[in-house]
Amino acid sequence: MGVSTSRNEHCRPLQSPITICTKKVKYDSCLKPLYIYYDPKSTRRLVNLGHCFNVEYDDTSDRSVLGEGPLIGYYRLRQFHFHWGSSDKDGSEHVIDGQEYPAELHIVHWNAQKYPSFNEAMKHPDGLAVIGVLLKIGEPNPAIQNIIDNLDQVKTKDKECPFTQFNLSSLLPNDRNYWTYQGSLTTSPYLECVTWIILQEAIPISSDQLHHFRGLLCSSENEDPSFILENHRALQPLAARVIRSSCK
Ligand SMILES: NS(=O)(=O)c1ccc(C(=O)O)c(S(=O)(=O)NCCc2ccccc2)c1
Ligand SMILES: [Zn+2]
Repeated sequence: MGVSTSRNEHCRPLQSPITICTKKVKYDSCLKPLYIYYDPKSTRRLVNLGHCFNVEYDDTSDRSVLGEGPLIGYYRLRQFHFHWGSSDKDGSEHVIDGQEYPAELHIVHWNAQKYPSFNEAMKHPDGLAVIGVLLKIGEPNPAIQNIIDNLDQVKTKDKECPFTQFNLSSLLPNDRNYWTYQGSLTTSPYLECVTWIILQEAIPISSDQLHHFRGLLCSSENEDPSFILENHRALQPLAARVIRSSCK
């Protein structure tokens, strides 16, 4: 066994997603309320990555930021995307007291105050901050309908289209209480660079709207069509991590 050159080689993995057992979370009175400012004018494009679709932002300056909460400094908004399942029974990545939700929104931010680029930030434990919002079946969500109305333009892998003036704040629940823990990207390359901030209140999406997500193709234009029926990662071990809560 070679000499360990980095702390992580001897520590347990800090992978995501995990299940949140609300009876075991630890209230931390030092946790501040989240500061969230999203400028609709910084919305740029919609792109089909093959495993999900991203709504991407202009992250060349601090136009849309996330700060306070468990974070040191401000993190720049880069993109948001969703995870979903092949039916309404599952699809979220984080699970709350054993309950899977039908989908989950991830809003990805990076520490531009400390690191020169997103790719550099991904190499550090304090590089990224991702807000996770659980989705529950309910009334059609007008903000999500605005995205769905444009999905036909990015039906196949690697397609992109301009997408501007999106009011991302309208996708956030009124209650901004959260759970937070140190984890990883839930897609390749699974880097352990994410401060996860999971909001405790779910937002609604209709079953029909969710059905539209499953109509996206992971195949490219000239391949046999294959749908993105589900794109949520399996639960990972919590190990010795403690999940903190912003409220009792
Ligand atoms: N579920 S999650 O929040 O962990 C997540 C999912 C997808 C992506 C993605 O853009 O592929 C991302 S990302 O925006 O962080 N990009 C990571 C993939 C990537 C690797 C190497 C260079 C650029 C991007 C995050
Ligand atoms: Zn994600």
